[in-house]
Amino acid sequence: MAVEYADNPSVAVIGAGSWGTALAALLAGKLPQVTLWAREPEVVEGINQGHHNPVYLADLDLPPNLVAHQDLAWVAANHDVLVMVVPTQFCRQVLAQLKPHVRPHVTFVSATKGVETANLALISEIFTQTFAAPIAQRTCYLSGPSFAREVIAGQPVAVAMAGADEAALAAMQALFFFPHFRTYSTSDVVGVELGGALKNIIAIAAGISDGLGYGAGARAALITRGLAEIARLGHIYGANPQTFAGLSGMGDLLMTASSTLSRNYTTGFRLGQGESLSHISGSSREVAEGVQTAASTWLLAQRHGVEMPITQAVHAILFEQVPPQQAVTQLLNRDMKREAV
Ligand SMILES: NC(=O)C1=CN([C@@H]2O[C@H](COP(=O)(O)OP(=O)(O)OC[C@H]3O[C@@H](n4cnc5c(N)ncnc54)[C@H](O)[C@@H]3O)[C@@H](O)[C@H]2O)C=CC1
Ligand SMILES: O=C(CO)COP(=O)(O)O
Repeated sequence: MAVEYADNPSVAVIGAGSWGTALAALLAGKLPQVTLWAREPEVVEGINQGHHNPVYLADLDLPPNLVAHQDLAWVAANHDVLVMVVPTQFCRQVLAQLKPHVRPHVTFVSATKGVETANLALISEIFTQTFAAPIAQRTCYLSGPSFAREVIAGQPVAVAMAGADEAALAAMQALFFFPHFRTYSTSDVVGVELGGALKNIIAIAAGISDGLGYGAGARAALITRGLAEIARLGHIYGANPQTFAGLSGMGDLLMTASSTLSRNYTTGFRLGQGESLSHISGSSREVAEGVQTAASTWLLAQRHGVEMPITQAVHAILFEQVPPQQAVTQLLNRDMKREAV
C-alpha cells in the first residue's frame, strides 16, 4: 500500500519525558496542533492547563498548540504519524498496547536510543517483531547529537533520520526539518541505531574518567577507542562503517561524552566520584539509557565474540561491583594492539 503524505499530517508524540516533550514542542512550531501522550496525569494536567511539563524540563515554557493526552488507544487511533520516545525498556510494551488501534497507513518515527535487556533487541527489531512488514518497513529512526533543553531553546542542531522506505524517509525528513534543526537522511537504520544507543555507554565511561580526575587525553582516548568498538559490533549487524563517522556516531558520541547536560556522562562522573549506582539512579526520574544498554551490549559482545573492552569495564563497574579505579587499571593493562578497527 503506497502511503500519501500530507503537508500537515496529524502527529502524536508517545512519551512525555524530556525528549518527547522537546520533539513535540519542535513540531508544534510548524503544525497547527501536536498531541503528546503522557503516562503521568500530572504531566497531562500541567501541559494542558499551564503549558509546562511539571516533571521533565519543568522550567521551560511549551507552546499552547501542544495538547497532552492520557488515553493511548485514542491517540494511536487518531494520528497518521506516531513519534515513539519512551525509554527502551518500555518500548515493546507500549507498542503492543497501541498496536490494535493504529491506522493502517500509520508511519512511526522512533527517537529512542538503547538496546533492550530482556531480548537484546535493537528498537528496529522490536518494530519488526511487533508489526507487519509494511508498517515496520516504513518506520524511521531519528538520532544524533541533540539535547532536549537545547532543542526547546531553539539552538542549532543537526541530526540523522534513517529509514528503509524512501517515501516515508523523505516525508519524515521534511517533517523534522527546520532552519535550526537540520535533519539529514540515510538508509543505514542499524548503523544509526547502534551509534545512538552505544554512545551512551562510552559517555558513562568518559564521565567516570573525568570523575576520577583524569584529563582531556583520557577522555579523547575513550571517545576514539569507544567509537572503534561500536563500529566492531556494527560490522556484525551489517552497518555501513561510514555511518559511525557521522552525526549519529561520532557526532552524538562527542557531544554526550563531553557535556554535563548528558544524564549518561553525569551518571559516570558521579560513579567516578564514588557514588553508588543505586543512589544515582534513585535521585532522578530521568533515565540514563547507557546503564541498561551496557548490560545488553556486553551480552551481545560475548554472543558475537566482539572485543569491547570499554563496554566490559563499564559493565564491571555498574553490575559487578568493580571499583572504577580498578576497572581503569584492568583496561590499561591489556596487551599492545594495532590501531585498526
Ligand atoms: N533527553 C534528551 O535530551 C534525549 C533523549 N533521547 C532518548 O529519548 C528516550 C526517552 O528519553 P527521555 O525523553 O529523555 O526520558 P526522561 O528520562 O526524560 O523521562 C523518563 C520517561 O520514561 C517514562 N516512563 C517511566 N516509566 C515508564 C513505564 N513503565 N512505561 C512507559 N514509560 C515510562 C516516563 O513517562 C518519561 O516519559 C531515551 O531513549 C533517550 O536516550 C534522545 C535524544 C535526546
Ligand atoms: O542522546 C542524547 C543526546 O543526543 C541525550 O543524552 P543523555 O541521555 O545522556 O542526556
